[in-house]
Amino acid sequence: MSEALWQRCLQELQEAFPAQQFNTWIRPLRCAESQSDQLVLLAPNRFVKDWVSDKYLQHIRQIFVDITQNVSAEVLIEISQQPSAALAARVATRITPPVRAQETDVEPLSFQTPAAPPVPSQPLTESRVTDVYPAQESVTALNPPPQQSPEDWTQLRQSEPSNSSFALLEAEPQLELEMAPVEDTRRRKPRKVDVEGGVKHQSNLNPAFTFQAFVQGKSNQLALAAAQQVADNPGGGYNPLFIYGGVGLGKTHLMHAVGCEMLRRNPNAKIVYLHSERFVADMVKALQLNAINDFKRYYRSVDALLIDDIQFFAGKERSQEEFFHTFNALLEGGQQLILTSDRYPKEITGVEERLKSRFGWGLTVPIEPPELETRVAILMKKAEEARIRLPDDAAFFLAQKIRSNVRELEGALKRVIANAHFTGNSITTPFIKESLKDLLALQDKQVSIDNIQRVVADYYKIKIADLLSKRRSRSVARPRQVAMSLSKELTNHSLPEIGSAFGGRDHTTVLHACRKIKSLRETEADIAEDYKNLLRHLTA
Ligand SMILES: Nc1ncnc2c1ncn2[C@@H]1O[C@H](COP(=O)(O)OP(=O)(O)OP(=O)(O)O)[C@@H](O)[C@H]1O
Repeated sequence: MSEALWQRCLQELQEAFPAQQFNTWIRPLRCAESQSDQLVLLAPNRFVKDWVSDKYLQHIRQIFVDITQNVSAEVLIEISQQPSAALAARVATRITPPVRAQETDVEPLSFQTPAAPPVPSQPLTESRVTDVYPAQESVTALNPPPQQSPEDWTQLRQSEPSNSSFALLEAEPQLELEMAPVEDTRRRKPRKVDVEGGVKHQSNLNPAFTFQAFVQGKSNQLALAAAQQVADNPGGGYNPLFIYGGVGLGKTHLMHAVGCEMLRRNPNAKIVYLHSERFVADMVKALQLNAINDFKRYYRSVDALLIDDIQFFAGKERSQEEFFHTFNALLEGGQQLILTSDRYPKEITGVEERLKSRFGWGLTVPIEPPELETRVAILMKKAEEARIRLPDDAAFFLAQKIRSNVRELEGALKRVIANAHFTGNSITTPFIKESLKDLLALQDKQVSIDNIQRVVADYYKIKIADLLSKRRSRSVARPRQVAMSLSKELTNHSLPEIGSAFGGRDHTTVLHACRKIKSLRETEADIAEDYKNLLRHLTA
């Protein structure tokens, strides 16, 4: 009975929220108890509990009241498990993945490749945990594959670019490494653990990309909170952590921040950051040199693997295959994965479905373009780091003008700082105007939301006020969605900014509008035609 009531609520909630929100926050909730006057839900951890309590509980309660017809019904949310138990449950889930409506064609998990030795499915006993945290700087060794000549090894070492993570080392049969028990990294009692074979890890982490250097705002608070949780509890509930969003918005910075924080807490942790293209290049090289087993061993031996811009795997089937097995092995071993992409996992084209669905197993969080206040705060922070005095009005001016992304904002500030150095001037608003004349002229040519609203209202013969109103009739709602979608495509405004320009709507409404119009353009010729005409008109 209790489960049935919750299932009914779930159905309604699934319709009420975008899939990403539903999958991230509501689906992980379990029903502990449900009477007609009380529903008790279990969240997998405090982070989910707090987030759901803050953002969704009211809505869940409303649905529960509607279903039970009991206006005094209450909904409570509690934390279900301790982290270790949650992790164990997660490992179990990985072995038998839950069947979801859209995932019924996902093939069963395999943790082995034909060429690789099987990855044992071990419980998290002490010995297993210790090989999750081996000493990083100890000399490590690797057994070369039988067919390889010493020349091949030299060639491979020499051809390895310096920023590569994967580097094959001299052969040494077996080493004894000094290991620190993971339970107490501060008061370490070193002990010896035999480790067969090994590779030297190069983290590639940028020490400047820390949590302290990251400015929090509405646009990134969810991603930041999730990243901090992962740094607190690597390999725990949020595995993989998938951060997605447009260019230059701080995805790489955040993933490095997790790595830096993990290293700060445990200097022996093996953290490897790399761009997905590097993973592909390493794999190709390993294949050429018949060293694919070493490649596999390298990437499966890390404590945390951070792969940037995963969309570059598109169309690279062999790399996807290899990454698929690495992914499974790491997850099974309780090692942390952090991935970034320029779009939501399901929207990445050219990547196999089984990979895409796995990307969503942990936590998927967006980063949006920062709103004005955050842009100002970022400028202030960057100026402080550069030891430059940036007056408030100058920071506001620059932040108002450069809305596209943080990288461009930072680039503009760097130009101003360089100019100030060369000319000996102090930074003021007029000085910025002069220094960035060309860039600002370009920005001014960009389409504004006002302009889009005017053109769309004209095109559909409705009033601008209708676009901003609460009216939901199709004749108004559809043009409004078109205008929102055009605003997202043609301006640099964030979703919250667009939402607020359309009568104070929530950013999720804008996101929904963009997705709706995208799918309608594929299925309805009229909408596709309208959109094309409007685009042409606005960008002429
Ligand atoms: N919230 C923030 N606080 C401070 N700096 C930020 C913030 N967001 C982004 N940055 C800075 O902006 C620059 C670009 O960020 P980053 O490289 O992480 O973007 P990205 O989203 O990974 O972009 P891409 O998709 O192009 O790789 C970096 O210098 C980063 O430090």
